[in-house]
Amino acid sequence: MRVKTLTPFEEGSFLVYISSVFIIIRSLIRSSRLLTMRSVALYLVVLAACVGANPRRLRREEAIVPLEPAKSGSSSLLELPEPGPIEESELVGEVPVTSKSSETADSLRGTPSTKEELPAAAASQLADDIATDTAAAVRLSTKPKQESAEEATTRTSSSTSSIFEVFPEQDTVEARLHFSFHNVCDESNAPGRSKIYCSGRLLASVNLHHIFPDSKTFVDRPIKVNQTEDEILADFESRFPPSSEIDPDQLRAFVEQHFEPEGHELEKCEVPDWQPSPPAFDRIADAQMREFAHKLNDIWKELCRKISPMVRDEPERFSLLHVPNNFIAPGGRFREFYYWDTYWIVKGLLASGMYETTRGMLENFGSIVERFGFIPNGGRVYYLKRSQPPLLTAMVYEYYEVTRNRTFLAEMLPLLEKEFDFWRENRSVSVDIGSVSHKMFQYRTPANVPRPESYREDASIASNFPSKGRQQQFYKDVGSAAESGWDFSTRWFADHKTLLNIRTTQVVPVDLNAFLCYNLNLMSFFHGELGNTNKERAWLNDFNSFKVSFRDVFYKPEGKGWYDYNLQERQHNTDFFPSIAIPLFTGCYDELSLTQSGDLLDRMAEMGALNLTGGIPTSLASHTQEQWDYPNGWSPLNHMVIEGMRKSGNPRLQQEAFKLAQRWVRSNLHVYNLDHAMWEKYNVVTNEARGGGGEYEVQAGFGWSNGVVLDLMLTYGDRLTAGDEPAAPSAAPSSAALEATTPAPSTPRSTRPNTSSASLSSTVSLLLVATVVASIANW
Ligand SMILES: OC[C@H]1O[C@H](O[C@H]2O[C@H](CO)[C@@H](O)[C@H](O)[C@H]2O)[C@H](O)[C@@H](O)[C@@H]1O
Repeated sequence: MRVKTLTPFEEGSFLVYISSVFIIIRSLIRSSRLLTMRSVALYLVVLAACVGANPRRLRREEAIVPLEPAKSGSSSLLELPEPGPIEESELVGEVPVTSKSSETADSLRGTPSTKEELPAAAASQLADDIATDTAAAVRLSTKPKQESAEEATTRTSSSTSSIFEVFPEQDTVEARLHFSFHNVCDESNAPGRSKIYCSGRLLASVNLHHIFPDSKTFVDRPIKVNQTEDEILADFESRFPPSSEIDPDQLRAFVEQHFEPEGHELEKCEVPDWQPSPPAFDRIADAQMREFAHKLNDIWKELCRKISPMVRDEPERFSLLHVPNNFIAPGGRFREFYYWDTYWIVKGLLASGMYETTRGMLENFGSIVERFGFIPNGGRVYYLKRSQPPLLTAMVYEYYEVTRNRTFLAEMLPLLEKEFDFWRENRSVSVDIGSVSHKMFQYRTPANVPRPESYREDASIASNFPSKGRQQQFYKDVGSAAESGWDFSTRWFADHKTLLNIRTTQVVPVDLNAFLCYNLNLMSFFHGELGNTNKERAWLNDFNSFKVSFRDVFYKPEGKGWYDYNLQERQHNTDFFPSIAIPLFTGCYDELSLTQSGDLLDRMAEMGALNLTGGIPTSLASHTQEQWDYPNGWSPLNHMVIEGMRKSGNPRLQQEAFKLAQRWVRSNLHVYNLDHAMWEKYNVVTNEARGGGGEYEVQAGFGWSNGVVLDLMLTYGDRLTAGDEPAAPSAAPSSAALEATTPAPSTPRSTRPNTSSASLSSTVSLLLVATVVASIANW
């Protein structure tokens, strides 16, 4: 980062202003001399010179060079950590928020400023570094097991034993001291393409040289027919040897030569069970709302995806994972399935009466669990080392509730158990509260390299860290946050401030444990439905004992709710997040008294979470520009809070649930009328805007947003009204509730225009200087 220096104009501005006032007055007295042709010409020359040295222009140039070129021996932009021990101090220390680090992080949030990257020579050097490290990574990742218990999850569950019979090796600091490279995919789970889509110098160089504005584009592009990974990499090595500088135009041409455009592997999709007017919509009393429901119903056809048979027959050419049935994708850049999104998509499809499509999607997940032992974040090879919130069991429950299809349930149940085993064997952790040790769950990917779909963003931020060990830890925490579905949020930041201090693996999250608690209960229910009495009892026992642990670890009576627990700090994070109410949604509590549930409602109101026009915000942290923070509201979170309150049995919460549903649906409708689109997230403060922030542009479509609105419309069909937009006046939370004073803009920071007042004062300064010089010349 270049240091900002004051220009001579700024240094001398005080003197210039004083003397200019004096000289102007004097010149006016002798005005005839000031207006001679000679002085006018001189005036213009000086003005032109001043404009050429405009201090504002200099500052803007500085701002678009986000990183220092690599110095020899220093930690570099895209350098991958070498395998080796990590100092404990590297793991626990926080990065102070210096101007350098925060500016760098800001400029790397995927905003246009990142287009101006490193000079070519430095870039080439960095790519060389990566090549060396990546080669080591590939060698290491093909070594026998050790750190990849996930790949061994083919065992089926013996459901009569306790869920915690098998304890995995704990993820302690000591264990982490010895972890080595763990790639996001390798030859074991993505043979013939992992060195293109998950690691390697080609992947690094394409990102480093900013060949595509969105890092995800390259890793989604299929390899052209009759070409292999080895051939492409050999060609790359010969045309772009490590010792030479890479010309971005030539690299772009190389990519075009070897890769098809993104989306090439998808075909036109038919949705046979789609109906223009689903019967359930008759329950929606309000005509405007009913019309909105029909518009959303139409969108299912656009979001339908069918995978070409090529992907099944020649998987080495694709990053996409093959699944047998058509599915509904989120939309936009998200062309593949996404795990937790699918729960709300399923809710919407069931509302639209699309049972066949729903069953096909659940069967897809079944086939994925069979192949990989778990459900990855999304349907691409680069998602194969992390999952997302475990909601498959809940999806099967929703489908079963509507269809009562026991045959299907019997087919799916072993796979649901197998998925549960994945979490038990790979994501559990001991939490000691008082003298009792509880086995709980964490989001915790083993991968510790940049996410390929956000390679540039991750590697750039990691360059702030002094050691490779610290970089590895950063990648692991970033990947673990993506596993949570909340990528990214102050919820995972040790200092509650910046991504630089992300420590997801220190957090034991309320929602993940609430979801798995729900799974235990549902598993018992399913066995009961199928007449497996012993297993029904065994899962129920586990559910009951887990509920006790859940309460002991997360419930804070003085905080009137459930809060994430931080292993390092040994305390709860009492900031507001909608996760505070997710246990109500999953039923992971023993009857709350009316007072207790009322207290939770009051607490949420006190925090300032219930009075925003558009719905519930994701947090009250307004300083981050992360997409899972204020002022964004997300459909899944709003839905879970509403449903949790509705199911609570407390009339006060039930009334609030309806109010929140009304606000959420109205604000989605309002934005739909403005944009003719549904968005992945919304700004809940202005009520007129799609959401923003994060590392990619807000996406339209959008699977879970459509699903949530349709589900709420059926739940409250008799009462919901479109009303007069906007639904309610905006009432922002108190300034004490908000952590920072500046609201996050919905557009990325660097695209915001310069303020006109700054530009005006600068112009006035230039005119003054020119006047002074010209006057002196005429004195
Ligand atoms: O490419 C960046 C990240 O994008 C995804 O995350 C977001 O979209 C998903 C699909 O709607 C959603 O499930 C997730 O909650 C969003 O934050 C992806 O899931 C991430 O893994 C990825 O790094």
